[in-house]
Amino acid sequence: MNRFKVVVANPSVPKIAYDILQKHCDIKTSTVFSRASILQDVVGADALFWASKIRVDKELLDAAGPQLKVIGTMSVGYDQFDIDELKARGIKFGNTPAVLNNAVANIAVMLAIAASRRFTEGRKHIEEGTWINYFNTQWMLGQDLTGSTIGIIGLGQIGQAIAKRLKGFDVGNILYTGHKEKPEGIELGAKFVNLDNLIRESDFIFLAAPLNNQTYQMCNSDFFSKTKKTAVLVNISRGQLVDQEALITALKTGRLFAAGLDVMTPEPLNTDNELIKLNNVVLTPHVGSATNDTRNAMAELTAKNILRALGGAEMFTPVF
Ligand SMILES: O=C(O)C(=O)CO
Repeated sequence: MNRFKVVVANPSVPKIAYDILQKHCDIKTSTVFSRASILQDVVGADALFWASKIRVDKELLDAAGPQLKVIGTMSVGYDQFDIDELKARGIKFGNTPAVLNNAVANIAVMLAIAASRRFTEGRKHIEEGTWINYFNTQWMLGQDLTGSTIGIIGLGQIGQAIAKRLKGFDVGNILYTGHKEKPEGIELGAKFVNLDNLIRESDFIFLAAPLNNQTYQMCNSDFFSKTKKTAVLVNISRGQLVDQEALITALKTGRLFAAGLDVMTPEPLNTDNELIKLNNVVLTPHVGSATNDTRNAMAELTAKNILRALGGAEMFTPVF
């Protein structure tokens, strides 16, 4: 196999990726997270190892040059790529599904419980000395996961992993919506419903669909006008699935009980953002897949995908 030039567009990529790639590739690592700098780094690359929110579009692909034929993204989501441009140039493209299902599903369940049991508010009571010193049976009451109706928007691998976990909490019904009814839904005992029914009937709504033209800002004021007032929204997908102003209004006006968000807009969130001030919001800084094992597995899979494609074979997890 010839030696190839691979650009790793992030200096924090786990070592395992280098161990795999360097047998066959010369690696250039981008050390500056700016578009201007990455536009220079990619020049002449045969493959890109992407672990970045920087958009891969016509400008960046032109900067790389026509020899660029392989891109592996160390993520399951790939909304930062201009897919039509990649396809038009015959670039082989792969992502990292499956290996992050457990980590992301675990954080989804954590957010559901934390938001429904008023984690942020409780923590503030402790910090601010407002933890009342008598037994008020009505203080800090939350929503039960057990017996609740779960609505999963997007029953892909992560949505399924969430459903599996929730069954362990003895939830009531599991509803899901998406393009079509799925055999996996039947195996999970989940019911395929339309979006409207899911919104109206769910006690917990999990956003596990990818960001695309159909899902962009799907949770808007119309959406929140139909949710149960006791409902909890969990988002582990992308912040742009939610019209954040509409969400904030729903949370402030009691149209929604609480939200647990691993993703938001923008990322990083500005420190004066209203979401941070709300007691009924639990936030994590987009760390769904951030465990040692998961990030190593994502790095390994991305490196192997790239090598396979450079060698003319199909990637292990191709998008196309
Ligand atoms: O891999 C991704 O796309 C993620 O956002 C992981 O949380």
